[in-house]
Amino acid sequence: MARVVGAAETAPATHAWEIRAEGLRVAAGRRMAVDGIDLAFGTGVHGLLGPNGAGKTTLIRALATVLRPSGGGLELLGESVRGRVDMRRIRRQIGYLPQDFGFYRRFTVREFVEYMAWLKEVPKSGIADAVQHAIEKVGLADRADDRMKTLSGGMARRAGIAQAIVNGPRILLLDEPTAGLDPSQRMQFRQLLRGLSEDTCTVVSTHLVEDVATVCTDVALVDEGRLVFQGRAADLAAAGSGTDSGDSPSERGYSALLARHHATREGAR
Ligand SMILES: Nc1ncnc2c1ncn2[C@@H]1O[C@H](COP(=O)(O)OP(=O)(O)OP(=O)(O)O)[C@@H](O)[C@H]1O
Repeated sequence: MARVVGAAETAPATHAWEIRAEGLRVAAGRRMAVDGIDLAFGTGVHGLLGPNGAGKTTLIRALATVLRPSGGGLELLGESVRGRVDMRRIRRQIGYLPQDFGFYRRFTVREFVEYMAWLKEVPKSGIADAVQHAIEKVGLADRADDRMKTLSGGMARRAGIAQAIVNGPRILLLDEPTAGLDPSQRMQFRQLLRGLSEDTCTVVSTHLVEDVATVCTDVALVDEGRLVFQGRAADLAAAGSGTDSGDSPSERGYSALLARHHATREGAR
């Protein structure tokens, strides 16, 4: 992915992890939807798995600096997001595709991505190239000058990914990017993920186990606001057996880990 590099970024990175959380707690309404999570993500593609209501969106919103942590520690690109930190500098290096992302329906794809580049403070002289590159990357070059309202759901989501990568982010957060995509679109999306540059820390939340098992270098499984498992996709698959529910080794591993977590929680109550 072509990156838009500012002077502050050319200094050598001193952090080991792009994202590091320690005992992270994040409230959603009155609920502690993320309730003491420790995790570390470096460069690569990380799948964030968990059932409905597990806390994935809340965690991603905290990583995107949309929600402030209620407790614990969160470091992004080596900087703690608590205290007097320059959020704008961190945000310029983050790309975020929310679960339900909004756009002006009358904008063309190019206008939408340009507008987002401008909001992310991409230097003016680099906007046109960055937009073109992002649109090509998601395979929408032939629709660049069509209005957003004329796109299919899958294409609109690809435009959403284009806006997320237009600033050449070091951290890319994709919340349920495959929701509503048909099987062939999901395969195209996996191709797209594989093509993202290796120097980006990409976090993809989904409850579709197969989406992450095939592409991700690493999988984090959350449930009830807690981290249940973090490891390689192969380790997720190895956690299951023939008696666990699921249609594939990864799904059976997912079911086994969740069942064990529930049993432990029940035992503790
Ligand atoms: N604004 C809110 N007010 C109150 N409760 C909320 C709010 N947002 C989320 N929650 C609750 O927090 C918990 C975690 O929600 P979250 O959306 O983070 O889960 P999720 O893993 O992304 O779920 P899904 O897979 O269904 O999108 C859920 O119990 C949810 O009902």
